Amino acid sequence: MTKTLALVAHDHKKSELIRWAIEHKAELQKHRLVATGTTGGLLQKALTLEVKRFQSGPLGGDQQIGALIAEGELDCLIFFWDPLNPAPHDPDVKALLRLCSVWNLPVACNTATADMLITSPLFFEGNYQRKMPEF
Ligand SMILES: O=C(CO)COP(=O)(O)O
Repeated sequence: MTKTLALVAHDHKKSELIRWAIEHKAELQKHRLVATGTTGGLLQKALTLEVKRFQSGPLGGDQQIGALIAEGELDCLIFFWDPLNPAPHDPDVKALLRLCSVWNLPVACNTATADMLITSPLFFEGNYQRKMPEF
């Protein structure tokens, strides 16, 4: 079943995300991919796949991906954020991660979790429907 996946990485984590994405290209190419601006450009080049690019993170890209979550249009977020370097748009980063919890959205912040998510038969092959919160 085709899902919509968002891929995002901070500058010091971009090479890690690109390596991960190349490793999992066979699975990624079955899905719709969206990304923040710079990450999306790098992914397009590395994967030769279509990637819908939003604004760069500091210019509102995290918020655009957050809006997809709130609209129920995103199935999964791979977000390699940088725990060692401060980002000017840290409030946006926190807001995006917060929405993942609000909407019970699968989110991977490192390669180990991303490996498990992308290879999960429950998520990608079964009819798994994540439980939506009741407000
Ligand atoms: O800053 C980001 C996520 O918070 C990522 O933005 P870019 O992909 O444009 O570098």
